[in-house]
Amino acid sequence: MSVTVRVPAKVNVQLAVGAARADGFHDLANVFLAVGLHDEVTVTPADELRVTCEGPDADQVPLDRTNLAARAAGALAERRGIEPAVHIHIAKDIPVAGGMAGGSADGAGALLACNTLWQAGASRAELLAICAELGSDVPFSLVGGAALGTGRGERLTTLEVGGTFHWVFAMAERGLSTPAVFREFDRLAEGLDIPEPVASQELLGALAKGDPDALAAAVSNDLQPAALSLFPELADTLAAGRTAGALAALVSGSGPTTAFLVRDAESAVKVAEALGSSGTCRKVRTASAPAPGATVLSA
Ligand SMILES: C[C@](O)(CO)[C@H](O)COP(=O)(O)OP(=O)(O)OC[C@H]1O[C@@H](n2ccc(N)nc2=O)[C@H](O)[C@@H]1O
Ligand SMILES: Nc1ncnc2c1ncn2[C@@H]1O[C@H](COP(=O)(O)OP(=O)(O)OP(=O)(O)O)[C@@H](O)[C@H]1O
Repeated sequence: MSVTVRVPAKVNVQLAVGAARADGFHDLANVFLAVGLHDEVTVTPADELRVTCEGPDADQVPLDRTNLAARAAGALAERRGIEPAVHIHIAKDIPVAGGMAGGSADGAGALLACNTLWQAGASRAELLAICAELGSDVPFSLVGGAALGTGRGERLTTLEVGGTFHWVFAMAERGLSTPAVFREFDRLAEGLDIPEPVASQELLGALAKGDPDALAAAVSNDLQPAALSLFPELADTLAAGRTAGALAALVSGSGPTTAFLVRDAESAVKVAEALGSSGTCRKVRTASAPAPGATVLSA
């Protein structure tokens, strides 16, 4: 018997970052939107914990115990006092180290899949608590849709979304390390007064209305200057998308994937074609949002 879970990528439509905390993390006002790019995580009983991965970026995914999917299975098994004797297979379509929470998606997916396979009976609240232990982005991968993340991003409030938003994503030639981008944020912030992060009411209103023009006017990412400082060529990708008619262009989370909000599916194709031939990125994808959170496909 196997269980397969489908789990979405995210884009941060607002990422307000506060000053570094004593524990090294940063308080956030993090408005997550799940987008229709997915990984699929399949778990099958095995003699011992094993991870395999397929997909174009599979060679960049660690297959040892550091894989977030393996850590998720281990965390649930430990709570139940059982061995995590499972083969985890990841069909990966979310870019690796791209700022789209690909590893987090696999963590949430493996957790839900193992809870189903082992009939472990963890409640939604227990699953969310395990997700928060695994990483700041992992709870949102479980929940999907749209949500405001506070604290280090793990404390979620579900948000209303009044329509479908169309996006184009440009994958970069190399990845960016999330801790390195936060470190660069701290370096750039040195000597500045960093305000408490708060969610933008204009942005929440735009999401609720499903209004792409209002959302485009309100999107923001406090990590973008840090990502551009570490990866200056991303400015060319952002400019190419804007020239091609995107309503808004921003770095997705810690980057280096760049995200382009467009008016409709037709415009998405046009902007994707222009970005694809611009020579400023490795690969281009279109996706709509919001997408559901981790979902059991077959058990
Ligand atoms: C940039 C975002 O993707 C936006 O959604 C997230 O904030 C990052 O979430 P994540 O990849 O799940 O990050 P974690 O695994 O929790 O933390 C990795 C590292 O990122 C930094 N980090 C992360 C979240 C946060 N609120 N403050 C931080 O400073 C810390 O250096 C931490 O050691
Ligand atoms: N299942 C996984 N898939 C991809 N990377 C993983 C996984 N588990 C652990 N990693 C490690 O995590 C690093 C970050 O990968 P990931 O794809 O999650 O980045 P990201 O999308 O930028 O994350 P985020 O948006 O949450 O900050 C990788 O370089 C890899 O070493």
